[in-house]
Amino acid sequence: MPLEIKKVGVIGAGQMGNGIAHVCALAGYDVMLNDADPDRVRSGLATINGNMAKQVAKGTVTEEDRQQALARISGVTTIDGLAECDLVIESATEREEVKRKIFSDLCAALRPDALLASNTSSISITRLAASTDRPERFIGIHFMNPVPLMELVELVRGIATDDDTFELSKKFVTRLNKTYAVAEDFPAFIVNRILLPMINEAIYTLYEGVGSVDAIDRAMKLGANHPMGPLQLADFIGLDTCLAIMQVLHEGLADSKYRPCPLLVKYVEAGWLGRKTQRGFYDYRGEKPVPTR
Ligand SMILES: CC(=O)CC(=O)SCCNC(=O)CCNC(=O)[C@H](O)C(C)(C)COP(=O)(O)OP(=O)(O)OC[C@H]1O[C@@H](n2cnc3c(N)ncnc32)[C@H](O)[C@@H]1OP(=O)(O)O
Ligand SMILES: NC(=O)C1=CN([C@@H]2O[C@H](COP(=O)(O)OP(=O)(O)OC[C@H]3O[C@@H](n4cnc5c(N)ncnc54)[C@H](OP(=O)(O)O)[C@@H]3O)[C@@H](O)[C@H]2O)C=CC1
Repeated sequence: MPLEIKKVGVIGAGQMGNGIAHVCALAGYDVMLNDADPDRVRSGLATINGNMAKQVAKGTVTEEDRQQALARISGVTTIDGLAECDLVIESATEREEVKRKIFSDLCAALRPDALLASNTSSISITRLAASTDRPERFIGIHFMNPVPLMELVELVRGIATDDDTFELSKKFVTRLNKTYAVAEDFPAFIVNRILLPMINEAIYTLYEGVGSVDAIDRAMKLGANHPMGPLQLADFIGLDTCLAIMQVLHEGLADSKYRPCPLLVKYVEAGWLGRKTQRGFYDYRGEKPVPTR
């Protein structure tokens, strides 16, 4: 029987994982949200609740839809808890060895016909797929942050991804009310191949003293009509994720133009990862974000 996606598993209950679970539940899928840390599952579910409440307040979601969607989401703390899923989307930390280990544990628990997807920002889909028992049923489904508000999803086929998986993924993304762009499987795909070097350049601009945090963000918001300044956006994405993407670009394309800015490395080494740790290019611990340089 052809596969019909009804139950979706999401691994990693961080900012992207909770957003993916959020939009899947609103679209009528049953959702199992997993994280290695039970506290993360709890805080992921609380974030979804709060974000759906914002949508109700704005009138984009009804209170009834919110209640029904929340009832469709369960938190699970073991990979075995995802055994019944038809599609599992991995959205854990942007580190290849972390993702490989997850897929290896997951394949042992899942039905052979279930689909696997990664929300990776940059890592080779072909390489991740090759580490599983089903490279033909593996695809990149790359959501944008914040997931409930952003329209685009990149679909990335690995070399072995079959047509059935691609077609099912297109239908899935369309049912989420998202628009997809198909990207070839090269480092960081389309959006991040273009966006992250711009962010990295903004950090070099700060590092070389061309402008302050405030001046750089103001310049790009008011001078190029970007909704967020590049340093604000870097904090929003997470500086660890930004650095991981630049490293994949630098290693994968072997071009010095992708060299991560040493200041980005320093912030990550300090554990200043942006909004998620309350400090990055801005300090978020007070009432208003304050530039840290
Ligand atoms: C790294 C990767 O791999 C790929 C990536 O994702 S790269 C990052 C891509 N994303 C971007 O570039 C985002 C750039 N920023 C933006 O587009 C905008 O700033 C934004 C859409 C995030 C917010 O837009 P804004 O006009 O400032 O709106 P803002 O007032 O903050 O929020 C709009 C509404 O959505 C709500 N909202 C914000 N986040 C939300 C969420 N996660 N879920 C639900 N609602 C949310 C807000 O509460 C707000 O509601 P009200 O209007 O009732 O206050
Ligand atoms: N941030 C962004 O703007 C975007 C990110 N992405 C991609 O999405 C993925 C997740 O990013 P994001 O949500 O921002 O990151 P976060 O740091 O917010 O969340 C990652 C989550 O994964 C958890 N995790 C780590 N290891 C495991 C594991 N073995 N099993 C289950 N969960 C695990 C982490 O737990 P703990 O903290 O306890 O380790 C954390 O809760 C990355 O691949 C990233 O590149 C894609 C699009 C946009």
